[in-house]
Amino acid sequence: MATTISGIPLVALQVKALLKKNLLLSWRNKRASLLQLLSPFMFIFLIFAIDKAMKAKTSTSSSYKSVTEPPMEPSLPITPCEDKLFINLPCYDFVWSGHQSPKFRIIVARIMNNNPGRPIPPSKVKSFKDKSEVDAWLFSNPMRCPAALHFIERNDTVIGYGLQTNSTSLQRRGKFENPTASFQLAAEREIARYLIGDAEFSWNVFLREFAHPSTTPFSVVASIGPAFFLVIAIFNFVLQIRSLVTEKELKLRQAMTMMGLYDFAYWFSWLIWEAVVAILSSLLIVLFGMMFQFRFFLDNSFVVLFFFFFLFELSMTGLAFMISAFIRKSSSATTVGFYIFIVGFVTQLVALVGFPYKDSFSKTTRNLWSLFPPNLFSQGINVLSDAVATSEDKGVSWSKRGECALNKTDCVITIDDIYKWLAATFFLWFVLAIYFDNIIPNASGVRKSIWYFLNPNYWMGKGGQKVKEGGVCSCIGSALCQEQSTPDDDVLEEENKVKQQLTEGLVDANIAVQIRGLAKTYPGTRSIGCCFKCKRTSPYNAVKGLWVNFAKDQLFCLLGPNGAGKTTAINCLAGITPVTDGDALIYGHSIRSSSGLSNIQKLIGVCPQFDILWDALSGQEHLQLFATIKGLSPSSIKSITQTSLAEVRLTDASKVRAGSYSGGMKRRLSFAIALIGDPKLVILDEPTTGMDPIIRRHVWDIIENAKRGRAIVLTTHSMEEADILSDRIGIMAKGSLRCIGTSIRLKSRFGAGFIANISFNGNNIECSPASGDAISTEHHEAVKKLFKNHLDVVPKEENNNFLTFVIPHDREALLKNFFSELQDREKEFGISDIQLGLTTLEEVFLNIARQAELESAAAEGRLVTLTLTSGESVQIPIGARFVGIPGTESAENPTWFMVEVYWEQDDTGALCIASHSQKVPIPHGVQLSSSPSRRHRRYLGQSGTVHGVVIDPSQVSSVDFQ
Ligand SMILES: Nc1ncnc2c1ncn2[C@@H]1O[C@H](COP(=O)(O)OP(=O)(O)OP(=O)(O)O)[C@@H](O)[C@H]1O
Repeated sequence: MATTISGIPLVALQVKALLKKNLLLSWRNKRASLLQLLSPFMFIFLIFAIDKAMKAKTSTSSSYKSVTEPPMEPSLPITPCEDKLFINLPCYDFVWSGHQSPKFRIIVARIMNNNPGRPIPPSKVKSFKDKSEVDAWLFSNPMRCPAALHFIERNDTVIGYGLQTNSTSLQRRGKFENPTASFQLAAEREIARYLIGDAEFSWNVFLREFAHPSTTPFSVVASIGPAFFLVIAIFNFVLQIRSLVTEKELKLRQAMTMMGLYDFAYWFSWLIWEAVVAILSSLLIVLFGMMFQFRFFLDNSFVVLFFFFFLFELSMTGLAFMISAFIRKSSSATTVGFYIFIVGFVTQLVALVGFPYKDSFSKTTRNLWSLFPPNLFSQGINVLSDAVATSEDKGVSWSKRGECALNKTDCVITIDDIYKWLAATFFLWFVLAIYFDNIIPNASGVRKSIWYFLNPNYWMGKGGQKVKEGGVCSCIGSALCQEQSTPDDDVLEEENKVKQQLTEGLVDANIAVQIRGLAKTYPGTRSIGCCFKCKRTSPYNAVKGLWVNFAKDQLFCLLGPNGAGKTTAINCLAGITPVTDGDALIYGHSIRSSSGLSNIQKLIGVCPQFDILWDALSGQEHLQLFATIKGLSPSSIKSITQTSLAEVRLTDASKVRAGSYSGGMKRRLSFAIALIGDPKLVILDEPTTGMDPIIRRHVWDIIENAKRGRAIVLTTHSMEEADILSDRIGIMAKGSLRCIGTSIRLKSRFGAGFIANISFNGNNIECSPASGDAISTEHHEAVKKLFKNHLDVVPKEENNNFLTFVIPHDREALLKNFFSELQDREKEFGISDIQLGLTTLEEVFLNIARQAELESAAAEGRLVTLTLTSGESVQIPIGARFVGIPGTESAENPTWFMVEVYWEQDDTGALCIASHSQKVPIPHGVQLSSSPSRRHRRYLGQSGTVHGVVIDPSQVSSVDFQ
């Protein structure tokens, strides 16, 4: 056996192997990984594009520039009305009133001709008589001109004017236009020139803005950055949840735990992995931000920014771990991510207006608000944006991370506080993730008590911490009373042997597994379904007290129909499912204690019923991972995996991903995983399902060889497999062991008897086909007659070449003489071969399953209608063999008639009536529960149906029917 490693070195190796697995899975899933890595670039580029668009829009504005010597703006012209966005076409540059006055017409003509840069054509100006006419026109022609001028002559030297404009300041091609100034300047200029009588009089008015420092530009990073950075974090968040839940959903984590994976190694490996992803992502965000020349990224310290983004992503990782404990399906990860984004986005909008990081809000509100990482993140972005708001602000440096910005008098949280909060929330969510992971039922419905962490043994890694089943809030009902089955003598003997060893404290060195009254009841659950209806399921006794020993160097085969409880029993042994009652010792370790279980995990190898594999990992990588988890020394792993792969004939496909393996190849890989690390107990749950006959025989050889030095427990539905491989067989049905023993013993005890196959050499007869047929029919009849006369049996199967007879055990004494006589007369009957053997294991299986079904039906009292060949219908309990028919008494037969009912199982295993015997009078002496004549009416059902009376089989014999 290869040397094994344990303790802290094993934990370290397990962490390393799991990290390698994560790396391989990410590498194989390149598209998602690349998208994850490039998401910072994509979103920062988007922010950059939005920033550029915003800047282009405001590029002509001097607001965002420092203006020390403001230039003089020349007189403003009257602009074409079409340029104004609000104007409806056709439009006028202006309208005016007072057109009866020649003076005013001259002034208006000059306004039009002297308009700086553009004389205004007459078609773009409309004149009216007076103000009220203009108002009437404006009213009926809305938005057709930007201004109206009204001239009044006070006296010869005074001309007044009135101006109507839309006073809204409107943006036009990036410039802000004062709608009043251009008309005011034009009117005053031309009135003045007219009054002084000099049409060329110089009239220059210049406008200058105030000298001012640049105002805070619209910060794209501060306004839309939080939402975009949240999207990057949500990207990672969804992938994290998906990876964790996939391993849970596909039972991969359970498989690793069964192989001895430490919980600590599992969580620690994921934590390291996600921390590395967060480091990369944060670095890329800051670097891309700097690359796109955002002041937010250039002026704030690189280290400050990196830690800020890193701690935020780490905190989101903690939240993702916590949420994954509640999710069962990996497909839900995207939906959850979407909801978290929506919530985060809305709370960020709220945070933009300052909530709740102001003195006016209570500290409790702030603390509660800060538990959700996007809220803290959004506030952090605000603080860092404020630190670069004006050109004078120099950003946050590492040494000043604990200080508020100078101009921020209402600052209640610094970047340093945000770091502390993000780190604290990460720990909080991570601890809660581990806690919920323990108390929420796993893929097998197993969970720990909600107070498990109060148990000192949990922290010391000792036994004693019991696991529970069912949902945390579900009510666990009491188990149903166990239905009684008639135990077989061999089963009883095995049970007594185990009980005796238990009471006497005997330790048999040859026993690998001792099962002591193992029982498993799946708890009934109560849950709220659609329309608040309470849905209940009853508790189910899947295994009802097994007492059995599995010897070393032997293979014990557990057979049984679907739902018999085989998988449940072996899951209990493997520690996947907790037992309800009883116990089992595996090489002396109890499956009921956690320290026992952790020892057992080192001793067993399990090939589960369904393949538990990563699609993206190859066969070789699977074996290497599980070998490391098992604690094999790294130096031996390579050779061990190669030998294992060669053993299951997967060497050629060792580097191919398991996702592209055929069903049979996956089974072989699962089988190889079960045998890795030389386990002392190998549990194989239907290991050869889906394998072709050649490979199956090869795997049988491996199993046969693997028996040496270990015990093997096998469940299978292949009787041939069980027959060939088993040293002992136990057949389970309805949760109980119905029979136990070697294949031969089971066949002789539970089979129908012996099978005789008689082959004829009819084809060798040298005569015409017609006469050959006649002779062979003659021989067949003669042989059939001989069997009937001597053994009282008729053929079960027959054709031209052979006859098959089933001979009951009670005729065993007659066999020797009969077959020697048959052999002597071989030539006479044209017999070419005589074969005599025990009935098949399949027949034993079917008998046991039928018997179990009968007992169960009888216990449940289910009824079925028996339609007699004479036409009468009687209701009889399912499984009843002898049935008396009420109402059939007569003068000659004062008792009733009775029939023997023959039962068979349909395709689903349910019992149905095959046929029934002829009607015979109930023999004298058979006790019926009531007198037929007097109580006949009792057996009539409400609808007139007759209920048959079951007769105790011990009072009747088949002779009564002859
Ligand atoms: N988690 C569970 N909760 C409730 N009932 C369960 C659970 N798992 C199994 N059962 C029930 O327990 C019974 C035994 O199931 P089990 O899987 O052990 O049967 P099996 O003999 O292995 O069948 P198969 O041959 O089909 O694999 C079945 O009736 C099954 O429905």
